[in-house]
Amino acid sequence: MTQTQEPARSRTFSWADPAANAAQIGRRSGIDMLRAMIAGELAAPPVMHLLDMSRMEADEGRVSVELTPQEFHYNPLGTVHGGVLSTLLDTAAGCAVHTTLPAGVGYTSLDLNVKFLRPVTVDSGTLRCEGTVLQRGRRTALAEARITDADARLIAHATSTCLILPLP
Ligand SMILES: CC(C)(COP(=O)(O)OP(=O)(O)OC[C@H]1O[C@@H](n2cnc3c(N)ncnc32)[C@H](O)[C@@H]1OP(=O)(O)O)[C@@H](O)C(=O)NCCC(=O)NCCSC(=O)Cc1ccccc1
Repeated sequence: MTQTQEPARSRTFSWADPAANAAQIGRRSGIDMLRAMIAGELAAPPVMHLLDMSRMEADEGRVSVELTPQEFHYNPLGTVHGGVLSTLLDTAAGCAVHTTLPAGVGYTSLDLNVKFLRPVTVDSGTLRCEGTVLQRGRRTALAEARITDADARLIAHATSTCLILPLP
């Protein structure tokens, strides 16, 4: 996009080769893999750096992740873009499903039904997104995720169905 105003703000970030993690998918259980990422034994996926998500926690059937709203998350309306919030929700819901999967079993989200309940700005403080598995079947799992702001107000809610896949 063309820059029309000065001075421009800038941001630099780096990430690790995602192929290393992709090779681990299916070799370890979901919770082992997420905990290895949290411990820094495996690199966090690039999207975590792109959006500056942090402080992931993972337990069986539950994952939380945080994001501190910053200007680079903004849409033209001067609030955090709904896609950024949706990415947080998709991450927490999908990873919550992943914690329930043994080695050799993968997943992908099939849908994400999002409700944006309050606008988010840099004044909202650190957002916490918690994903929880509501039901796990043989082929699909239903999860929900909630984003709350620094005052524990509900910001957004999502439900997501994930497909459970055998991995080679
Ligand atoms: C306004 C409404 C949709 C409906 O609210 P209601 O059902 O009537 O409920 P209620 O009246 O209880 O208000 C609740 C809270 O809502 C806020 N608030 C309400 N009125 C105003 C107002 N006039 N102005 C400002 N804020 C207002 C206020 O904080 C209030 O809290 P309070 O209790 O006062 O502290 C609300 O759910 C909302 O803002 N959701 C988030 C939407 C969102 O952020 N979407 C994603 C970003 S869009 C995007 O990225 C797409 C895009 C991309 C690219 C380019 C362009 C676009």
